[in-house]
Amino acid sequence: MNAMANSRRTVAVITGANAGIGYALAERLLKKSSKIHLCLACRNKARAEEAADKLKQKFPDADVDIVLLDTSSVASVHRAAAELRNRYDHIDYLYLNAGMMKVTGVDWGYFWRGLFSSRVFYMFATGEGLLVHEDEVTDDGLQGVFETNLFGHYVLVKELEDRLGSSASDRYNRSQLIWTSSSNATRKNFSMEDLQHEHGKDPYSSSKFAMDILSVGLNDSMNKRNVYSHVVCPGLVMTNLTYGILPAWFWTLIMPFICLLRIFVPGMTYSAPNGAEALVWLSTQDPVSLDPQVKYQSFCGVTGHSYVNQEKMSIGVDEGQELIKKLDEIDESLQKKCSKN
Ligand SMILES: NC(=O)C1=CN([C@@H]2O[C@H](COP(=O)(O)OP(=O)(O)OC[C@H]3O[C@@H](n4cnc5c(N)ncnc54)[C@H](OP(=O)(O)O)[C@@H]3O)[C@@H](O)[C@H]2O)C=CC1
Ligand SMILES: CC(C)=CCC[C@@H](C)[C@H]1CC[C@H]2C3=C(CC[C@]12C)[C@@]1(C)CCC(=O)C[C@@H]1CC3
Repeated sequence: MNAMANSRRTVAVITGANAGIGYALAERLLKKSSKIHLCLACRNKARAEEAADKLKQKFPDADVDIVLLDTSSVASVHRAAAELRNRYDHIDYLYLNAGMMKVTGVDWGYFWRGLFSSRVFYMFATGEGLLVHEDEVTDDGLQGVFETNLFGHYVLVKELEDRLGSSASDRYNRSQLIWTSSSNATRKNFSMEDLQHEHGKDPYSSSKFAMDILSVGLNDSMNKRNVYSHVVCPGLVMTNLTYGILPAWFWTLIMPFICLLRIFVPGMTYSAPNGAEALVWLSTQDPVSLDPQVKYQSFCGVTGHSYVNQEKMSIGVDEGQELIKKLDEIDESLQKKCSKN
């Protein structure tokens, strides 16, 4: 039995919920159950309020509130977690969805070569090697993509630990951590020795692969407390993130091509509600029955219907444990730095 079927109110917190996949997820969860309480965890107050108002207009009975959270700042994550702990004694679904990618261009030479090679469908499915990335350093002194996509979320999970899951005796008090990962996550772009990807060329892919490893590690350490973690891949979705790569008019122009491409590359979900398919589906599943080594992918048929595909990952539990240890070390060193200042 999952939390939806429980009589106490079901609480779902979604990071990066004011736009794109996060907002579409919020809409779809409310459509499915008006009883769910949603908390939109966003970095910008005006954008968060606008999203909450829009949801309340569409679903007048909906219970929606906001909390300010910037995952690129540990201080902000601590403030948000304190606020969430104050408001809720239990969180059923924690969607770790906020994310960013800084792209300066597309490697069109690589694209054209890929188009006439055997890796063509893999290229469209993953985008591997096609984008030229840049990164920044945050006020915490960490790499921006790493902190925003992964580390800030990890600290949030840690800070909310006593609001997640339960003692093993109360089997209904389960919580699900649902991470928005990516098909772009690849092992070859990740190194335990360069966790923040200071020296590499694809910080986005690195952060998403680290997310896949982290989820496996969290299951190992948190399943006994009834906390279950899963990663999702929404496919290629038209959002502010993709409009940061190429302009909206370009994506509109090639939409028919993308729809046809679905015959071979079903991850071309295109719309945000389609992209949210696997995120919604996970909320309906008994997390105990799910495989922690599977990535849940939103797929789409040529006719536009979305469905969920399962892809086995190959990640060792020991890798998950090692990553958690390293993230804890970074967290401790930041806390020491804070207490000195
Ligand atoms: N679009 C795609 O094709 C794919 C997207 N994804 C992943 O999906 C997730 C959602 O992205 P998507 O909806 O596409 O993109 P959007 O840019 O539309 O949404 C990203 C959301 O994350 C928020 N966000 C960004 N940085 C921070 C931060 N530092 N603190 C808090 N919130 C932040 C944004 O807030 P704000 O509006 O204030 O900028 C926004 O709400 C990301 O993790 C992305 O990596 C994965 C695979 C494919
Ligand atoms: C004709 C055509 C479709 C041109 C676009 C080429 C590329 C810009 C895209 C092809 C595959 C895309 C892709 C992404 C970005 C844009 C592409 C590289 C992502 C990396 C976006 C973020 C993700 O998390 C995964 C996406 C995989 C596919």
